[in-house]
Amino acid sequence: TRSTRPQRLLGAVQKNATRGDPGSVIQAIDHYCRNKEWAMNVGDEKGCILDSVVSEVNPATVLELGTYCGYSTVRIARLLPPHAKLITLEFNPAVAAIARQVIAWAGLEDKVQLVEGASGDFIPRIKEQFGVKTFDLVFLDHWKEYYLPDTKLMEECGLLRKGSVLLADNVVCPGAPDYLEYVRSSPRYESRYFKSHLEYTKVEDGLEKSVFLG
Ligand SMILES: O=c1[nH]cnc2c(O)cc(-c3ccc(F)cc3)cc12
Ligand SMILES: [Mg+2]
Repeated sequence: TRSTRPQRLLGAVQKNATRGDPGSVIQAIDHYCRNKEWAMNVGDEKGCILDSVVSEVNPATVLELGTYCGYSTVRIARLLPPHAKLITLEFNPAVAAIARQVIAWAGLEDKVQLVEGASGDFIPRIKEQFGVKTFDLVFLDHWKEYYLPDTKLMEECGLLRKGSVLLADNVVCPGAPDYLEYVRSSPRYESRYFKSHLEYTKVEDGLEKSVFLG
């Protein structure tokens, strides 16, 4: 039976990237998706914005909603300080299995905890199951319909503290209008739009960075 897109993306990593070298894993995925087959990684252009936000926040605890093949997981984890922890959540088990191998190829498995499940079920359990009090940085990159409900759930579960940073991908394409309206109008957030392009294309997209004010 025909391979899946994530399987082919993993193949490109194993063929073209060096084990233990996160930069080469990122490069291999971007080259494959730009030249062979598009895939919904945050990509190199928005990835540089992600890198700058991660470096600025220098987080000890990171939550990523939506692992996909682990491209942004590797981008984030490669920049984390030694004892920092990244928890990444993926709904699709087959895709999670690919992401585990991509993260391992980059040599970053010690910094990353990949959890399979639905965000609505998982978020209320994080404190007790993962011993995390609050997140310094949350990267929302799962499904646009869940950005807003999951943000409200994180607030309710006390997972955000004064200064926690939410960074949301795809706020223009595919778009998360209700989420944008919320973080831009709420007095509890200081929000800013980083204009960019949909990964590997000329279509507009961008990242919304929102600081929780407590
Ligand atoms: O569903 C998505 N989750 C996370 N990130 C995405 C992402 O970066 C891009 C897209 C996407 C954008 C345009 C299109 F024509 C088809 C899919 C979807 C997701
Ligand atoms: Mg995305």
